[in-house]
Order: sequence, then C-alpha cells, then structure tokens
Amino acid sequence: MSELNAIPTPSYETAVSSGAADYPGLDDWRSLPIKQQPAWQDHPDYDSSIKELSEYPPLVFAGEVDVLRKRLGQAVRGEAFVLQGGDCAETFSGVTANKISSRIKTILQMAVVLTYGASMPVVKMGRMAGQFAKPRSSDMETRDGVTLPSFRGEIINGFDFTEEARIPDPKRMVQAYHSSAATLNLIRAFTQGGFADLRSVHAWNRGFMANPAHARYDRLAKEIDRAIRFMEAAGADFEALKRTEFYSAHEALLLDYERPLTRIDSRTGLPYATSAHFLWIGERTREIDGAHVDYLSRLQNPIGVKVGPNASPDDLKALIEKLNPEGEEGRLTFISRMGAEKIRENLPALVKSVQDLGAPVLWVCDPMHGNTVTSQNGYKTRRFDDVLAELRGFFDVHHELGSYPGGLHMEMTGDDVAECLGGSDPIDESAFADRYETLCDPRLNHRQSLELAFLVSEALSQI
Ligand SMILES: O=C[C@H](O)[C@H](O)COP(=O)(O)O
Ligand SMILES: C=C(OP(=O)(O)O)C(=O)O
Ligand SMILES: [Mn+2]
Repeated sequence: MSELNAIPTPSYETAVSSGAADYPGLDDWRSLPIKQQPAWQDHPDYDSSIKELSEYPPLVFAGEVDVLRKRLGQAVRGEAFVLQGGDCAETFSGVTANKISSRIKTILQMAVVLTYGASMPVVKMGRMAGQFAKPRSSDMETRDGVTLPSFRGEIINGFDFTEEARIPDPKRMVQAYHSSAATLNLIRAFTQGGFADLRSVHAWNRGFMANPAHARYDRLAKEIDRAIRFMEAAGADFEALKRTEFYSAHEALLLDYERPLTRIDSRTGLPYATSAHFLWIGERTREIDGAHVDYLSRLQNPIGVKVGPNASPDDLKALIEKLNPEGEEGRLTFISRMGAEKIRENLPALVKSVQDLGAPVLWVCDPMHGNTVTSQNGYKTRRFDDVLAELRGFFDVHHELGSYPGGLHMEMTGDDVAECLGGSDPIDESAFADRYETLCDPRLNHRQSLELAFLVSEALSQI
C-alpha cells in the first residue's frame, strides 16, 4: 500500500476535543485591520451562534492535518502533485448526494489522469465542506436601479436580490457547519468505503472518452488503460487502491467561523483549525499586518496564500517570514492567480525571489481567478483557452527557472453546467440562460474539468 493511501489514525483525545481554544495570540486578530467581514456583532443570534460552534465536535482531526502537511511537504520536494477543486461558493441546497458525489468523482477522475501524467501521487483536496464565505469586489450590488448589499456567501447572507435576504445572519454559520459535516461525511464514505477503486474511476473516464469530441485524448486514455491492465496482470493490490486520502479546504475568510472551530490538539497542546484540513488566505485579505495573516500564522494547519498580479517579492518574503518562520516543508503554499496575459511577465520574479530565499514553498496554479470576463450576454465567465494558457505559462515559468510547478487549484463541478466558455465539446453563451448555476464565479463543468486534466497530464509527462 503506498504511503499516500495509508489512512491516518486520529488520536482519541484529538477526536473528542471540543470547546474553542484558549491559547496566547489567538485573539490578537481582533485588534488588527480586517476586511470583508459582516457587521453583525449586535445581531441577537451572534453570541449564541458562536457558542454553538465552539461546542460542536471538530470537523477534521489534528492528526489528519499533520498527515496532509507531510503530503504537501512531499509535493514541495517534487515528489507529489496537488489537485484542489470545487465550487467557488458552496450552497446549502447543493448538499445533496448527487451533487457531492459527482464532484468527488470528477476530482478522482482528474486525479487518475494526473497521476499517470506526473508518475507521482496526487494529493486530492476539495474546495468542499466549508467553502461558503465570499470576498467581494464591491460591498453593494445594483440591479435595475436598485442597490443592495452584495451577496457574501451563504454562511453570511442570502443570494436572493431582496433587502431581507441580504441581511447578514450569524445563524447561517451554524447551518454552514452542519452542511460541512454532511458533506465531509459523504466524502469520507465515498473515499474510504471502497467506491473510489482505481478501476472504477478509470471506468468512469471511459464515459468521457466515448464522446467523439475527446478523440484527441484517445492515446493517453489507452495508455492509462494498458497501465491498469498491466498492474492487474502483475498482481497489484487493488484492495489497497480502493481507498484514497481526500482533504477538505476553503478560504479562511470569515474569522467569526474559524475562531470557535479552532481547537487545541491534546497531543501537542497546539492550536489547529478544525473547520478544514487546509485553509487559504484570499487575494483580498493577505495584507501582512492584517487580521487574516495574523490569525492563520497561529495555526498548525497547512496554509495557502493566493498571489495575484500585484504581489511583490517583498510581499512574499514577509508572508514567508510570518507564516513559515521555521521553514517547514508543506506548511506554506502560494497559489498564483495572475491571469493568462500576465503570468509570464509577473510570475518569474516571484518564483526567483522565493528561490533566492531558499524557502520551501509549494507553488500551485489557480488559472481561474485572473481570467474572469463578462460575456456579451452579461454573465461572469471564463474561457477554457485562457485557463489553459495560464496553466501553460505556469508550467513554462517554473520549468525555465528550475522550480517545481506543484499543483492545480480549480473552480469546477461534476455537473453539466454551462458557466465557462469553450472546451472540445464547446459551451457557448447561448447555454448560459438554462445551465448557469453558480452563485459566484463560473466553474468548469464535468467534461471541461476532465479535459483540462488530460491536457495538464500531457504537460506533466514532459517535466
Ligand atoms: O471567488 C472570488 C471572489 O469572491 C469573486 O471573484 C469576487 O467576485 P466579484 O468581483 O463579483 O465580487
Ligand atoms: C476568492 C477567491 O479567489 P481570490 O482570493 O484569488 O480572488 C476564490 O478562490 O474563490
Ligand atoms: Mn471564486
């Protein structure tokens, strides 16, 4: 059984920890500048909601978080590749068996293709079971002359364009917790219960290959087929490959949610976020002296930081010093999201500066957030070709500098939505009216996601 498929055993004490952590520095963020938070402290349900969260069991165990940090350490060393994927904004109504399992299946399908291309383990993470809070460019939204507060994710307010829906409601945090628990339960059942058998995942990919639009991936699909048949013939232990590690991740934006779910690990006496295994800081909240960087610097979880086109080498140096002062491999991931037009120009100086520091950073590419455009018919969208162009830029820049391009961060779904343009079986604007479902950013649909995995797999096999 490969190390990556070993299931971590949480300690009993960690498993039962409850009650918000009391630990020096965990409340320092409260006196620091903070962005993108709802003003709901005077809401009658604010205190009780936070208390409720602080009493619920942790969603993830500290022991699992430690295993993920180790996996990401392998990726820093170029021994594993990371795949993070899921909704831009999860929804409460999206907590259904069909929707969750098709997203997990799609991520597993992508991972098989990437594993083959990279000839390496793929560390799988869902933007799932907690990806509910959204930073917005504007505090207000105007439609047909009516202006209301922006939608900030269902953990804060409602999507409906009414005054009432847009009022922040702290009880939503409790609903987000329960939704995350239900999602994580299905993730665990699906990935630990034998349904993720490598052979089944590969069989699902045959459905994708049956579409004549994907004929150009035939050769790669056949190679994977042969590799699996070879493994079978050689007596590989497929029982062990029936289970796979799968981690949860979200943007740690809403600190009123993260704080009560931070717990002290009884083994080490150190604070862990137990809302997810991996947390990241968004592009809009990564100020070095801000609340988010301070709060996450105090947790043991592996941390990501989104890095956009305005980031400077000095910004990255300060983030490294604050978030990974010990230089631990796997602790810090930079998720670059430059946009296809800027990546080749902006990324090299950043990668070089990290190399000069000798800092162990994992570089992951988010080819989504720098490529958002508005379609002619008024939808927020992204072009498949731009997503691919950014990814190619990411691989080329790292290749030229001798740095390791360690992973992929996608907004995607397992459903047949129409939100991003293009792909071999192309989506065009006319499909948006019927199949545009996202409440925030446009996601690649099932087919587009798999196609991207085939294309990245080809690029990885050349590294
Ligand atoms: O998911 C990312 C951000 O929340 C999103 O891109 C912001 O979108 P907006 O510019 O529509 O506010
Ligand atoms: C808000 C997001 O991204 P960014 O912070 O990179 O804009 C996101 O990942 O949904
Ligand atoms: Mn997004």
